[in-house]
Amino acid sequence: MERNIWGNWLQVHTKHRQIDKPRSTGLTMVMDKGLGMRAFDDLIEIAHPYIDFYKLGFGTAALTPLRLLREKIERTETEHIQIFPGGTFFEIAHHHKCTDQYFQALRDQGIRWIEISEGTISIPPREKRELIRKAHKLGFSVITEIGKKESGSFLTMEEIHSQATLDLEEGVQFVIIEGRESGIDVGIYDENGKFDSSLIRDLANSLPLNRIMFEAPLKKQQIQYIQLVGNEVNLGNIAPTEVMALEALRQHLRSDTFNPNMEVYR
Ligand SMILES: O=C(O)[C@H](CS(=O)(=O)O)OP(=O)(O)O
Repeated sequence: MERNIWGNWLQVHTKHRQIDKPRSTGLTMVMDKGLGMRAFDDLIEIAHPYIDFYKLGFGTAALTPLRLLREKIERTETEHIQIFPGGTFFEIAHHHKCTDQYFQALRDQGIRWIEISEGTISIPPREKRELIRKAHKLGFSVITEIGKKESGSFLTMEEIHSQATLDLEEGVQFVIIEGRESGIDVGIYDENGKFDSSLIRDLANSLPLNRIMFEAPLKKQQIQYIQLVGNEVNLGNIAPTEVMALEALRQHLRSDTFNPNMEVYR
């Protein structure tokens, strides 16, 4: 990509952002709720350098015409974007006692990442551990999620810390903190979509934040995370239309994160 047409000052300005993929930090996960091929192509054309994970929201993979699904899988692979279905789809398969078929279907389609969540159902800890192990054995990279989907179900620091520690010890690649599509009244967010900065500071002291991904669909949340953690924070459930805007925040190319007094700009 021709990034320096604007001059060296811009490279200095954005030098702390790792652009080349695969990235190990500053990951962006998009949630696709059923984009058609043209919208998907548009998104990939302009934003592929800034997308690391591509979630096919909830069970929409089952509703997508196979030809289109395959094109999304192929194209994301070409662009070094990891595609996976939303955790709800896994939970539905689990509810029907069909996780083996679910694993197999993902493998058949060439999907290599899987989300194991308990947003709507509960899975006994031992069984969850076995599912993670089975998924790893089948060659999947595993993302787990912490948090319930029900409104008003808040996560405490202790819950996040103990669950994330267990999952990471089990070898999962990433742990997602629930935020849903709304970012409101769920996970660590209150009814206004706000969260307590001290919780993130505490987490940063006790967990490897490069293995944690915060679902943060709202702009104000994305800004707060970037200000607290830096542009290397991993953020998920980003709407396709917001990927470029989030990247502008990460690269301090938007007023909200452009602070002329910060060291990074001198
Ligand atoms: O895609 C899913 O299954 C859900 C989407 S939402 O939380 O219902 O908005 O997210 P996930 O984090 O994968 O459970």
